[in-house]
Amino acid sequence: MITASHNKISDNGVKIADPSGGMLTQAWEPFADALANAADSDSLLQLIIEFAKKESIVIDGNCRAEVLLGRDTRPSGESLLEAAKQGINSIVGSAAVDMGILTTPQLHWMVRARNKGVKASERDYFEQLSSSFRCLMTLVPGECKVKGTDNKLVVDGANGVGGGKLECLMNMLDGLVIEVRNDGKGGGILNEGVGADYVQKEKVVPQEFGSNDVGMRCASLDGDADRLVYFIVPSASSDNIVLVDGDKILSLFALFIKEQLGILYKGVHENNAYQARLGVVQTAYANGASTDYLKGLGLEVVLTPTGVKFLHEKAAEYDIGIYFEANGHGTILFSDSFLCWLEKRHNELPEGSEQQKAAVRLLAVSKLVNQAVGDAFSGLLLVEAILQNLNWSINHWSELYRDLPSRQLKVKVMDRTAVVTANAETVAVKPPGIQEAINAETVKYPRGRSFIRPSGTEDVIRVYAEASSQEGADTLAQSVAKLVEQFLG
Ligand SMILES: CC(=O)N[C@H]1[C@@H](OP(=O)(O)O)O[C@H](CO)[C@@H](O)[C@@H]1O
Ligand SMILES: [Mg+2]
Repeated sequence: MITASHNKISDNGVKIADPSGGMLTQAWEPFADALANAADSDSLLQLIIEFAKKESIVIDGNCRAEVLLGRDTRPSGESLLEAAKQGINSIVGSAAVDMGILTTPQLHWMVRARNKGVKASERDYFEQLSSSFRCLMTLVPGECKVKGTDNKLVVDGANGVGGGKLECLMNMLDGLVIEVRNDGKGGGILNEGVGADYVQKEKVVPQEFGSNDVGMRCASLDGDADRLVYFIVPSASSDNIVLVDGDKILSLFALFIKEQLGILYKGVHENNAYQARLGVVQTAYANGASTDYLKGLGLEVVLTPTGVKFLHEKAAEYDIGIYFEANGHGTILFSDSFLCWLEKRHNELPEGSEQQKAAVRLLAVSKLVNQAVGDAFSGLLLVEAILQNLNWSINHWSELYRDLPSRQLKVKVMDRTAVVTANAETVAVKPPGIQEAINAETVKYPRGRSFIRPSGTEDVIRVYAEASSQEGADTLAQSVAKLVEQFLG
């Protein structure tokens, strides 16, 4: 997948899907790094030969391989796609298949579907999403069917691939009206003053949104449509938004799934039921209030280091694993054994019973959410279906818990690898003494929490702080940033 996601339009990059449709296995990352940094074509060839040998990959033309290619709307994507085609086709037995302009999750979905031997076109992707959405909507309790503007959603497409694709999908949906802005056709620039990353980090109204949208349900996609956040424009006079981030999306999903499981298991003796393990996965960036809320629901919450590959891997350990980064990237994973049991249970339950409806809803969720990677479209449709099922407004959802004020800063240092973390990045074990110094600052603030970690994508140390007041979070973040400078400057 040729994309640089939420980064500026002049950037570009690649995301690689495994044959399962999931992210590239972590063991292959050093190879990908080495390829990207090869000095010339001879060393590139050498790297490939050595790697194929090490991994016992036979390149003799007998073993056929297809590599699906997609790209986002970046102008540089076109020539990079050509280069990728030439590279792939130069290997005996392998063939590049150009799938066209796609969102990242669409390409992952296609790889997964193709290798499962099921229909894998873009039409099939839209068909699966819209039919499972329809299924969830037909089960909206009668008293919850809403009218008027409540079924309208305004989406910021980040001026990227997601806007146009959502316009195709929305024509296949009933019971939901979507208005797409920043679809990239109106002259706006990709990710500039728009998109999920901007909205989540800056917490201000994106371009093309304003006083006419006060109180509306709004959402933002990122540049390759694998991230999703919601927001509300609270007043006509201010640029600030009320952010409904990945943590709140996760909380909504967890609440709904727990509720459906509760209905499904009602009256069933524990010994007769498949004990589905439900797990919630977050990172240290998850707002402390969200973690408290989820634990308060009685859910098992685990933290992993930053980066969706870690969250995905952890979530896959559960029968139902829900993971989200605060920035809006996440999904729900279902185990095959649970789905198998659920199908069977669904067939046994009395037609039209509440329990059977819960089974149908859970099965529909498993088809709606992208099992390969986080997908803004399936996330968006699931949020919409749940809000309608619960008869909730975005305000009600947003008030599920109150976010603790937080602040993120970044500090440029000589060598970011000097910071080594443990316990899902919540503790800095190196340089020696820095964690004690951070702790001494943090205890000064009610509900204070702070951590530092080296960024995996930028040459900086990131600082996160939260506290009971915004002023507290700001000063705590600044003091910790100073400590970073002192210890590493
Ligand atoms: C604090 C933050 O937002 N970190 C982002 C950012 O990683 P860093 O390692 O923090 O640079 O980019 C990652 C890839 O998009 C994303 O998964 C992650 O959540
Ligand atoms: Mg992205």
